[in-house]
Amino acid sequence: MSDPTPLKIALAGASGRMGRMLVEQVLQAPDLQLAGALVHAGSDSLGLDAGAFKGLRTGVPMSSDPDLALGAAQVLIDYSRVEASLALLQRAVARGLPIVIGTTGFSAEQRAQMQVAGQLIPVLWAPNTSVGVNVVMDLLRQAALRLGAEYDVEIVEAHHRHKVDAPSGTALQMGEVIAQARGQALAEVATLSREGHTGARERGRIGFATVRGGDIVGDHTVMFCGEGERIEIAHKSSSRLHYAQGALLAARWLARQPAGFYSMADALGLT
Ligand SMILES: NC(=O)C1=CN([C@@H]2O[C@H](COP(=O)(O)OP(=O)(O)OC[C@H]3O[C@@H](n4cnc5c(N)ncnc54)[C@H](OP(=O)(O)O)[C@@H]3O)[C@@H](O)[C@H]2O)C=CC1
Ligand SMILES: O=C(O)C1=N[C@H](C(=O)O)C[C@H](O)C1
Repeated sequence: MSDPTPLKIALAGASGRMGRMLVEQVLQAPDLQLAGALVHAGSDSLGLDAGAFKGLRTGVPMSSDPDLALGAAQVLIDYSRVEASLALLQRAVARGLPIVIGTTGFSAEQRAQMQVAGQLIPVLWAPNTSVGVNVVMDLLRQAALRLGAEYDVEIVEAHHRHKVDAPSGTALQMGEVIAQARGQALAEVATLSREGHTGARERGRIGFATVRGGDIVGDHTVMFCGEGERIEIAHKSSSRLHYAQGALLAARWLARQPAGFYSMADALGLT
């Protein structure tokens, strides 16, 4: 029998592109309740109702006070900025609050902090919460296993002009999935950008290229380039809805898990 009590969700980065999409989706879900909306101390949205951007009155204010925004929450979902996410992670640990982190741009050391927190609370980090993208990760693993390092891999990603990190978290995760399937460490084989007299392409490298412009939501194309053929596996987003839906799926799942460091693949049963 399903639990009739709604799961109380707090959102960090609630005034952002993802935050707003999540506010809308939480308000529409009968099994979820918006319990808090956290924004930057300097945010233009501070003090507004979390639904104001849609002309809705939720009774939940956009607040920069973590005690107020997280106090009643059972799960925290964060799409903000690296520094804010890491500070929130420590607050989540102090409260024993499960946290879904969708923010991208973390260094390897910062990701290790999430793993450490996962020893104390449930932490799910996903550079892409879309179910479709995570199925694509599985396709990439299979392609890399079958094609091997003889095929040159190039990952091209395109995003809107506001994006602050590059390559995208999704592109880097795609690279990690492919490197792991080929028995490589991405840090040792990644070519993150190219310019000038680069010389010929080295065998076994995984190349990245970044496009930024306009309102592109998020496109990723992975090319496996061989002799006389090229295989392309691509995912293109035309809306942020599927990221938000995946984040809510992850939150519902994470609320039932013990402490651990999890991925979308865990939440989707793809591992
Ligand atoms: N995992 C996934 O599937 C997806 C991940 N992302 C990632 O999520 C993150 C957010 O993306 P998006 O919503 O487009 O970004 P936005 O810039 O639209 O939103 C960022 C939010 O974070 C807040 N913020 C900014 N700086 C700080 C800070 N220093 N401290 C606290 N809060 C801060 C902003 O508040 P304000 O501006 O009001 O001050 C805003 O609410 C990015 O890392 C992006 O790559 C995005 C889409 C999907
Ligand atoms: O900033 C974005 O917009 C997105 N960021 C994520 C990433 O860096 O991979 C996910 C998605 O591509 C949208």
